[in-house]
Order: sequence, then C-alpha cells, then structure tokens
Amino acid sequence: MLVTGNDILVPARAGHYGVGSFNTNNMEITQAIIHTAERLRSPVMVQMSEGAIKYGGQDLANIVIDLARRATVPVALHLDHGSSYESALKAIKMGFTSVMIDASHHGFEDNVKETKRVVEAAHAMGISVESELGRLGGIEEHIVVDEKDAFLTDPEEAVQFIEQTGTDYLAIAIGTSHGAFKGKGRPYIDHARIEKIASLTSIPLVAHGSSGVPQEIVERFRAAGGQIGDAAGIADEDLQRATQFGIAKVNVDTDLRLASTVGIREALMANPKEFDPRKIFGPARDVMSQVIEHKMRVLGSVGKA
Ligand SMILES: O=C(COP(=O)(O)O)NO
Ligand SMILES: [Ca+2]
Ligand code: NA
Ligand SMILES: [Zn+2]
Repeated sequence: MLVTGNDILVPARAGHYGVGSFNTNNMEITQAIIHTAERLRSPVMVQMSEGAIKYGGQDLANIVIDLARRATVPVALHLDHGSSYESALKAIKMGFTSVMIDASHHGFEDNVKETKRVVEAAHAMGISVESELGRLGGIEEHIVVDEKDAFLTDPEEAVQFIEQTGTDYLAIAIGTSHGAFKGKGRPYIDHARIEKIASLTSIPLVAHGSSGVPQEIVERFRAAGGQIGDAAGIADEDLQRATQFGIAKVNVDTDLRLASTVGIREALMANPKEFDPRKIFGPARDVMSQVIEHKMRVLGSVGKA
C-alpha cells in the first residue's frame, strides 16, 4: 500500500531498525525494490532524485505509485535531495508521499526558513518532510561538497532545528558520503554522535551515503569490463549499529547502480549475440534484488511489514 514516510519511519525509529530508501530510475529498479520488499515482508521507501524526475518524469512516478498501491507491504514515494520549495511542491503534485528539502548547504537560519516553508505546505497536504542539517562529503547530485567543507551535525543544533522547522525526519552528517568512494578503506561512522543526537530527539533520523559497495559486486563489475578505482562503502556492522541508535531511513543508490550495471555487463559478455532487452535488463533486476535483500537483512526491516 502507498503510505507516507512517517507511516514507515516512526515505527522504524521506535523499533530500532532501519528502512532502506532506494533510488529508482526505471521500471526494473522499481520492481526489484518493491518485489523484494514484498517477498521479505519489509516496509520500503522508493526515492527519485530531481535527476530521476528529469529522466523519467510522471511516467516513472506513475510506475512507482501503481506498484506501491498494489504492494502488500507499506511503500512511500520520496523526493530525494529536493533543492527548492518549488521542487518539493511539484513532487507532491506528482503524487509523492514524502519529500526532502535539502537546504543543508545554506547557513542555519536560511536552512530553517526554507525547511519551515516546505513543512507547512507539505503538512497541509498530509505529506511527510525530510530535511538535512550538516554536510556530507562527496557529490550530492548538483552540489560537490569537498571534504574540508563537509561538517558533521551538531547535536544541540539538531534539537533547535527540529523545534524551529517541524521537520518529520532529519538527515544528519555522521561520516558517510555519497558515491562509490567513501574515503580510504573503512569510512569512519561517528556512532557516538548518532547516539547523542538520538538521545536528544525523538524523530526518525536519516543516513545518506549508505551504500555498502560490496567488494563482490565491485569485482564482478571489473570482471565484466567495468572500470572503477578502489571503491569502498559503509561496513554492514557500522550500518547495523547506526540503526540501533536511531537511524531509521537509510539511503541507497550507488549499490543499485553497480548491481544493475553488473547484470547488464555480464549478460552482454556471456552472449555477444544477445539483443533481447528482457535478457539484458532482466539479469540487472536479479542482481539488484540480491543486493536489496542483503541490505534489508542488515537494516533489520525483514518481517516488519
Ligand atoms: O544518499 C544517497 C545515496 O547514497 P549512496 O551513494 O551511498 O548510495 N542518496 O540520497
Ligand atoms: Ca545537503
Ligand atoms: Na532523501
Ligand atoms: Zn543523499
């Protein structure tokens, strides 16, 4: 069933488990996300960035909404990294049931102002809002944040921000970063910071940049002709611990990008004569389903629907 972000995340925070919020850009990714959630009896969020909306528009949103409506588990459609009030409202008009306004690259006051505006409008329409305080490293779609400008979320500021904006859930910067190269070796996750923020707040917390970049997938990517440097993601146990402390929404995009590309490359390498799209995109869907299943087990959302 199609529900709001709060319907999924408030129980997740209370139950100390995480719910994957997976980025989609086409039908096969959407099917892999929702069908795996149904098979594992897991709530799930499907998210579209502004780039995905540019790429697939209402056509893609309708695929998500229809699958979500028919799903036997709770599914929310979420706007990832909404960059403006207009973008958030446009998504709500398209049928999104959860929207992020990401004004975290502004100063505190401007972030509060921008977030508050979206919260008031979205709540008037019964839609949940995610906002962000702190800055991740890596590339957030259109914003390149290099390490020196990244800053972790201050717990006291988070309390003020939540009070002043009324945001439903809050993305916090705790050491993760977007993309396949999350720092040299094992990225440092500031669990103490998560625990502190969670102890002072009661709303669901969000971790961006939470792909695990499984080495098995990276090796298959290279073996099938892909080229990638020394890619690294968030260790499963670090993510698992984060959900114990209060992280309820966990954003995953890179893992699905790698998994789908592995499926496609392997299909084409195995049979150069193949040109039936079902035999090329079908394997992508299968590899993504395996990666999604692993993530749901790490987050503890299996059986929670
Ligand atoms: O935070 C993310 C995705 O992060 P990854 O690059 O780690 O999948 N989307 O908003
Ligand atoms: Ca941001
Ligand atoms: Na988001
Ligand atoms: Zn993100």
